[in-house]
Amino acid sequence: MIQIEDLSKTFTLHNQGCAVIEVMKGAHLSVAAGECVALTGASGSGKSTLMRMIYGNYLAASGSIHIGDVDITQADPREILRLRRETLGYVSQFLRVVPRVPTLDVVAEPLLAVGRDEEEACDIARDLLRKLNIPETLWGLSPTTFSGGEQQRVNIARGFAYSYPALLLDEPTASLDARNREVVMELIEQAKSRGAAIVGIFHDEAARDRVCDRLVDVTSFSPVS
Ligand SMILES: Nc1ncnc2c1ncn2[C@@H]1O[C@H](COP(=O)(O)OP(=O)(O)OP(=O)(O)O)[C@@H](O)[C@H]1O
Repeated sequence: MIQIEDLSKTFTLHNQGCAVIEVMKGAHLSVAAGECVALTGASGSGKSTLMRMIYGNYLAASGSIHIGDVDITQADPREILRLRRETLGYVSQFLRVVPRVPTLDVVAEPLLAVGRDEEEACDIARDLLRKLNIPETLWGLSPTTFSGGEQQRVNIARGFAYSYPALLLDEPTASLDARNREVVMELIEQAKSRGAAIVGIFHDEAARDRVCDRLVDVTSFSPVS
């Protein structure tokens, strides 16, 4: 489902004399449907950079990243938006809140975007918010004023509402309490069993050991290794 071949990345620092730094060379990774792969490696080794390249936020210097049959390194912006809507989800620990949109709509939105009817989308959203212990009294409010942990859980609910065939998880259990961490573990396990291909960064080692089938050390993709 996710196939990365001979991927390289450089950053050009335009405000520092256009210095060019090479951060990744010859990276490769293959993630099958139903598999969860953890990116590991020391701080600064390139885990976030690789995730951002898979999501199409960073351009590649060379190589390819296929998500299904779309090579995101070559895709135009419209194709990238379609891929993010229909195929590739991204769950980070931070919610990008649009002011004044109620929590229930924030969570239901990815389902509406792929054409699911409103009642069904709201039922799925309610079920996830309940599971993630967001009090019902908050569902009609914008999450702008929610606590950090509540915003994180709203973001997780939104990320798991639609059954993306491929998922990127950036520290999905960071700073959650044990009860909510368990819910997230179960959501990841369910996503795997329905066939999602998952790539994640997990600093929580127990979570990583439980849900990941393989670890890939991105240090091995460093240009100097
Ligand atoms: N936008 C950017 N511009 C310039 N250099 C960058 C940029 N983003 C990342 N880098 C560099 O790329 C390298 C990899 O950084 P990255 O954030 O991917 O590492 P990481 O493994 O995710 O680290 P951490 O575990 O600390 O989050 C670092 O040397 C970093 O300085």
